[in-house]
Amino acid sequence: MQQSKLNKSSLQQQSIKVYVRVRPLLKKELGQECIIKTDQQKYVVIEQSTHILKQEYDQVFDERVSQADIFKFISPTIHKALQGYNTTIMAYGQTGTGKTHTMFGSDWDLGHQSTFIDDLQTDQNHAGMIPRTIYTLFNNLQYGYYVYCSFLQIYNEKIYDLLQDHKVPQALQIHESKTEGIYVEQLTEYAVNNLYDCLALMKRGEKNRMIRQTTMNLKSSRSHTIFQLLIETSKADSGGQLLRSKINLCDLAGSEKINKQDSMTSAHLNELKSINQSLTTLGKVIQNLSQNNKNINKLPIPYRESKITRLLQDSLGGNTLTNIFVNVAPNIYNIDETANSLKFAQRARNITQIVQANSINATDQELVNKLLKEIDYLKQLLNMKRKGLNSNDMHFKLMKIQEENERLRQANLSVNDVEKLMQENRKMREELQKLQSQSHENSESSHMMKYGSEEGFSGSENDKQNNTYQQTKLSNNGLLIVSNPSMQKTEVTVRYKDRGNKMQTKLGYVEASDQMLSREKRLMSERKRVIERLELLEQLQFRNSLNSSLPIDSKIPKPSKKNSINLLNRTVEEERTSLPKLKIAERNLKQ
Ligand SMILES: Nc1ncnc2c1ncn2[C@@H]1O[C@H](COP(=O)(O)OP(=O)(O)OP(=O)(O)O)[C@@H](O)[C@H]1O
Repeated sequence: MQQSKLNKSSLQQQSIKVYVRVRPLLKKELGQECIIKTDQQKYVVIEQSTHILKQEYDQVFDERVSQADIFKFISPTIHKALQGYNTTIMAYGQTGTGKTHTMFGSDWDLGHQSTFIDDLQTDQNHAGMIPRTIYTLFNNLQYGYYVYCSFLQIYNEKIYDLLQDHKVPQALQIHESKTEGIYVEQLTEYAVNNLYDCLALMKRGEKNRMIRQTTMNLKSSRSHTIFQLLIETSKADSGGQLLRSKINLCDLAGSEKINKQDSMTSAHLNELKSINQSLTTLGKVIQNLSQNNKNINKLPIPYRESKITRLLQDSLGGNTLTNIFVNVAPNIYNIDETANSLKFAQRARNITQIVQANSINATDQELVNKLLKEIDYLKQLLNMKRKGLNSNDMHFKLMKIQEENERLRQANLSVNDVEKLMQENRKMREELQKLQSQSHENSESSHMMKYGSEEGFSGSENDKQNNTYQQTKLSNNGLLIVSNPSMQKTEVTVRYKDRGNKMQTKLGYVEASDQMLSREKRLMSERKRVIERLELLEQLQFRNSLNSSLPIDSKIPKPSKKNSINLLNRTVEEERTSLPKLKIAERNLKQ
């Protein structure tokens, strides 16, 4: 990359490039009439009584054109991205027309990565535009670049991170800043070093995407996705400028008609409604932008009416080299939807954008602040990770930190506000420190088990290897219950002192499930009670046998002989009934 040149890069006018791709008839459609003809790979021709048209596009691909040949039209923009230009490649069309096939590809598997590069070099028709973009990018990347990757989906008008495997997915918010433009807060950006890292992330996100069977498509994508690659130079050039560009690879969900014969579930209907609404907004955005190219009186652009148009704002009406695939089915059955898609394609072709390579001054205060905050965020994240917090705790804490950062970033603060923020900040820090000290205690406790406690108990060889023990001190007489939680079972062991001798009894295993764990808890307290009694019993028996002549632990009051015998009898009687119950409870738990 020639940075000095790029810093002086001039503004260029560039139309959105629109490619129409006609998919082949699917197996279930064989024998149906095909209504789309192509002419010189530039025109789409339909000659039906209801629709007659001949429209020109940047390129028209019929069903015979391979993925590899199609990518040849895209690869120049990927090279431009390496020169600092923002690039977007997106697929639009009715459900089941081949958008996901075009963007991701079908029937290829990342399971055999060693052969994947060969596949990409030789394969003509499986891998789609996204894997080919990744391949081209890393093949042409020189030293001195950082690449970050993120992957999101918009499902029912909510944004989700496809690279996070939260049990309860967290909806994310859109923000805008001078340095980053429009961005999604909390979206994970993975630093990727090679082709494999990047492809693995793509595959991981794809698995998390919402799909459903529809009349048109067995595996219909129910969300819009954006796979984003952020490329930046790691060092500023002689003019102090850093280059930054984004490649947005977007697979839109397909529009779908309500099928009156099919009983659609309410979830399906909701998806359909929000997909169709967001695509209508996209249509309006494209229409107004294309009108504005011709008119002096500019129409407002409703970017904010849907999440997808807001996120693609720069790709549609800003500083981006944009390529749109409009996918259509060839058969007569879909003629109305095909005509609508082609109308969209025509309008998109009318949009011209002003593009320029992106560079940012390395000392820009906003960038510096952003970096400092990110470093702070990452430090916290690292700390939490090191402390072994689970992902939900971490997510919650990080949300709070980021919320505060965002408020700081946006607020015009008074002294009072700043003081309040400082207070809040302090509270958060204390909370974090508390968490840190808790995990510190845990690690100390495991350390104790590993190397023997103050009381002289030393763990077994097995204990030493497995330092996940938790211990509970049950009495002041050195009685400990140690449990070793694993995924399936919890080992419960009692360690106690008997007349100065260290004793240890393994009580068995308890299986871990919520119900089991609460039963285990009850059983533990039952055991605690029984063991305390046994201990007392032993002491009483011991004292009795010695006729109370030996010194007694000062914490236990010296009983009179009569009381002692009564207590002994009562305890023996109680334990006689408690222990079998305990054994039955244990047996039940083991079953
Ligand atoms: N050019 C093509 N060559 C061969 N098969 C294709 C082609 N385009 C699409 N298909 C097949 O058509 C079916 C539907 O394609 P795909 O899932 O990509 O559609 P889509 O537009 O993404 O649908 P949706 O919007 O419902 O997610 C798939 O089985 C896919 O493999």
